Formats: sequence, structure tokens, C-alpha cells
Amino acid sequence: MQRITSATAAELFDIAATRRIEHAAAAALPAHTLMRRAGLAVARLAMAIAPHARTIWVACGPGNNGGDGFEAAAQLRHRGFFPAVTFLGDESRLPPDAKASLQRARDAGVTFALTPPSAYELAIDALLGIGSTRPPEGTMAEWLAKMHASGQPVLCVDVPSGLNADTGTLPRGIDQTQASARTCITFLSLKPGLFTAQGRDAAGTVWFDDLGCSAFKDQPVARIAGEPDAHPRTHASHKGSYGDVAVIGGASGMAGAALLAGSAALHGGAGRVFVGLLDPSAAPVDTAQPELMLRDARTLDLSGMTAVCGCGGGEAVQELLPRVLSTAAALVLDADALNAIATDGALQAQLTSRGKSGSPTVITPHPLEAARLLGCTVGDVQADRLAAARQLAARFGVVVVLKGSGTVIAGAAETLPVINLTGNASLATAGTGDVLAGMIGAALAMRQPAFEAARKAVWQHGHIADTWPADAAPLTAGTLARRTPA
Ligand SMILES: NC(=O)C1=CN([C@@H]2O[C@H](COP(=O)(O)OP(=O)(O)OC[C@H]3O[C@@H](n4cnc5c(N)ncnc54)[C@H](OP(=O)(O)O)[C@@H]3O)[C@@H](O)[C@H]2O)[C@@H](O)CC1
Ligand SMILES: Nc1ncnc2c1ncn2[C@@H]1O[C@H](COP(=O)(O)OP(=O)(O)O)[C@@H](O)[C@H]1O
Ligand SMILES: [K+]
Repeated sequence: MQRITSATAAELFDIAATRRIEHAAAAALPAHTLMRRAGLAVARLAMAIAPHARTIWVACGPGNNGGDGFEAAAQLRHRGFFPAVTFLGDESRLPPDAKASLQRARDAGVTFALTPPSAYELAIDALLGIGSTRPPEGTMAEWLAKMHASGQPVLCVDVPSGLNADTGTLPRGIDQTQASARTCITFLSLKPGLFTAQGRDAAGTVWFDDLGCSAFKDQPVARIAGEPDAHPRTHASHKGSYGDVAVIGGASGMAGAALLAGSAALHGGAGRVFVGLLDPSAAPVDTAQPELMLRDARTLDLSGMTAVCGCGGGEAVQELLPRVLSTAAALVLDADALNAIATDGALQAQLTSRGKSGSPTVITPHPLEAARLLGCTVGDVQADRLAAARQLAARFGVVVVLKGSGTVIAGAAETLPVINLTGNASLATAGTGDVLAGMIGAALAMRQPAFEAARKAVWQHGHIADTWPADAAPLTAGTLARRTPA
């Protein structure tokens, strides 16, 4: 059993691949072996989470996920705990594995009840796993609501019930994000939905158990990539070794966004940072950050530079985009640059041909910007974040950073997308996206390949937030930009 953290590197498998792994493993093992191993793993984790629990509520559903719950209850009873099982299903229609585990729970002397216990110290959610086909309703929805509102810890078996294990979406009305401490133990494969969209809130801390079946492989759909490699600086280097970044943005009233990106590029390690402001009346120097070289955006020669374009760019950025797209040596497109491209077919064609030419290019849309680029709704993007990021990457031939909880990084078709596990809601404050764009710009300026530059910066951006000292100044975009990545 392995705890999954932001340092973990592993492949992610969708439901179809997981089913194939399960069938291959089950065929190679004696009957009921997988479920017995799964139930034992649940019981062990339950004992670790709530070692002093008197009553453990085990809510079991109509399929094999419920079977895991019966098996866990049997194992817990054998170890002196008092599981109370509520079963929502038709015994005569239980799959064979689950039926055998139900019998084992009965034989172990587990208590069965029609309604949840009035008091309990841990709830085990074994209602639905990867076989969830429709939104939970009626009694199942009530039990889930009770579990999640009770304040007691919840241990989800394989997948939080109702969560789409491929996409991380929860059905409307099923809230699994309330105050209870949440843990999920998942079997045979790590599923992408546990790590993006609503998955991170629903699953909480994720544990993985391969049930002794690591030999059974299949085709992954994405990966979590762990901590990126450090790039130590050689003694015999100088500022020219670390490249130039030119931030282009900061239209009237929005200079701050460009300055934040510039600050992040500087602290991210770029050799020199120019900030090309679109506001002609902007001050000639930022006295708080005199290292930044402020210029008129129209005068910058981008041919040897990494451009970070769009932060606070307003509508003014549109007229500069043809030159930026054709001349920047490497490029990060954010915010208003993306909005401009979304409404302009010629710019889209230019972006596509830039992508085809292989010039390093990263786009960093949040879900609304991604929706504009794809011509769909935010709901469509969030309904399948992996697919949306892959689609954008394929359309323009660039590296895509689809931001939000479980940021997705997608590139060329032959590169597995990455779901990033650092970051938290303290980043949900204005300007943190500008900081990310600047950090990616710095990594590109240091000549890291575009996908790796994006992956590294996204990981570090989130990691800074995750390790923000409790006694430090509050996390704002400005303080985030100034913290050296750990
Ligand atoms: N076999 C093994 O040894 C191992 C299996 N493992 C475990 O099996 C799990 C997969 O089991 P599974 O395929 O039986 O699917 P599961 O998630 O239990 O649900 C299917 C049942 O739920 C029903 N149903 C669906 N939605 C519903 C809803 N909203 N409300 C109400 N009912 C709903 C659906 O009914 P139907 O849609 O057919 O009407 C069907 O009856 C997997 O996640 C893992 O925990 C692993 O431990 C490895 C070892
Ligand atoms: N709840 C969250 N969990 C993890 N990361 C988040 C969360 N909310 C925001 N972020 C991150 O913060 C940044 C916000 O970027 P963006 O939406 O472009 O903001 P802005 O335009 O204000 O700079 C992104 O990197 C995003 O992934
Ligand atoms: K479950």
C-alpha cells in the first residue's frame, strides 16, 4: 500500500484499462483472491485511520464495490472492531465475488442494519466504485450526504461513490466536499479522476494498493510526475546563460499583471527580464523591482527572447500578437492573448503554424479561456479536463497548461499528459496565473523543453503554495512571485 503525494511518479489508467487489468488479474488468481486482498487493505487502512473506533459504519452498494465493503467488515470483525453494515442492493443479484464476501461477513458475526448507526467513528464508503453509471439518488444519496456532513472521517473504497473515475466529475447534487476528513484507497490502478476537477476534494488523501498485481499492465491515459529534477547552476555561468524573458502585457490599468509575471520570471531564474508595457503612460521604472527593465512593448526585439504575452494585455495586445507569434524564440501565451486568439482566425492559423514549426510554445488557459479557444462552455471543459487539454494541444500543436485543481499539462500526442498534484485553493486569488506564466517563461528562457518547462513551473508554483509557512505574510500573487521555488 502506497500513499500518493505530490512527489509520487506513476501512470494513470482509465476505467476501461482498469477493467482489463482486473480481468487479467482475476483470471490468473484463485477465485475471490482480489476481493479478499482489497477488503483486507481497506480494513488495515481503516484501523490506521481510526484505531480506537468503537463503531465503523460500512455502507455497501449493489456491486463489487459493496463486496469490498463486506470483506473489509469481515476482516475488521476478526480484529475485534464493530463494523455495522448497511447494504443497499439485492442479494440475489450480487456478483459472485461480492456474494462470497457477504457470506464471510455474516460468518464473522458482523452486524447488519437497515439504517446507519446513530454514532460511529469512521464511515467506509463502499457504495459505488468504477461501475457507477448514474447519479446516486434516494437512500444512497441520503447516506452519502449523511457521511459527508457528519464530521467523522470517511474512507472511500476504490473511488468516492458517484465520482467519475475518468474525469473527476461528481453528479449535480452530490457534494463530497464538506468538512469530514477524506481518504480513498484505490485498487489495481490509479485513476485520473481522483486527481483533477472535483476528484481531489472528494478523494482526499489517496492510497494505492496494486493487490499484488503489478505485473498486469495496460495503456495509461496520463501520469502524475512527481518532483521535477533540479537544474543546478554551474559556477562558470553568467546572466546570459539563463536567457532573456520579455513580458508583454499591462495595458492601461493592468500594469500589475505584467509586473507580476516579470517578477516571477526574475525570481524563477531568468538572466534578464524586460517588461514591455502596452500602456504608453506607464512609469519608466518599477521602484519596488528595479531589476525589471521596463520598455514600450512595441519596441522590443523578441527574436532571441522568451516572450510571456497576454498578462493584463486587454484588447491592446491583439495588434502585437502577429509579431509576437512570428518572432519570439520561445513563447508563453496567457490571459488576454488567448482571448484575442480565440476570436481571430488569422491568429489561430499563425499559432498553429508556429506549433508545427516546433518553436517552443506554451499556452496557459484557465477553464474559461480554454472554453473560448475550443468554442464550447466551461462546463464542457470541466466535464473532461484531460480531453479538453489534449484537444487544445492537438489543435494548435503546442503545450497546454489547463489550470485549476489538478492542472493538466498536455503536449504532443505521443507524450502522456501530466496531472499536477501540487497547489491548493490558496492560489485562488488574482494574479497567481500571471505568476505561473512568468515562471514558465523563466524555465523556457533557460532552454528547458517546453513540456518539461511547463511541468516544472506548474509543480513549483503549487509546491510554494503547499509549503507556505503558516507564520508568513498571506499568500498573494506578489508574495508568491517573490518566493524562490523550494
Ligand atoms: N471483482 C473483483 O474481484 C474486484 C473488484 N473490485 C471492486 O469492484 C468495483 C467495481 O465493481 P462493479 O463493476 O461491480 O461496480 P460497482 O462500482 O460496485 O457498481 C456497480 C453496481 O452499482 C449499480 N449502480 C451503478 N450506479 C448506481 C447508482 N447511481 N445507484 C445505484 N446503483 C448503481 C450497478 O447497477 P446497474 O447500473 O447495473 O443497474 C451495479 O449493480 C471496483 O470499483 C472495486 O471496488 C476491486 O476491489 C478489485 C477486485
Ligand atoms: N483551488 C485551486 N487549487 C489549485 N490551484 C488553483 C486553485 N485555484 C487556482 N489555482 C491556480 O492558481 C492559478 C490561477 O490562475 P488564473 O485563473 O489565470 O488567475 P489570474 O488570471 O488571476 O492570474 C492557476 O495556476 C491555477 O491552477
Ligand atoms: K466507493
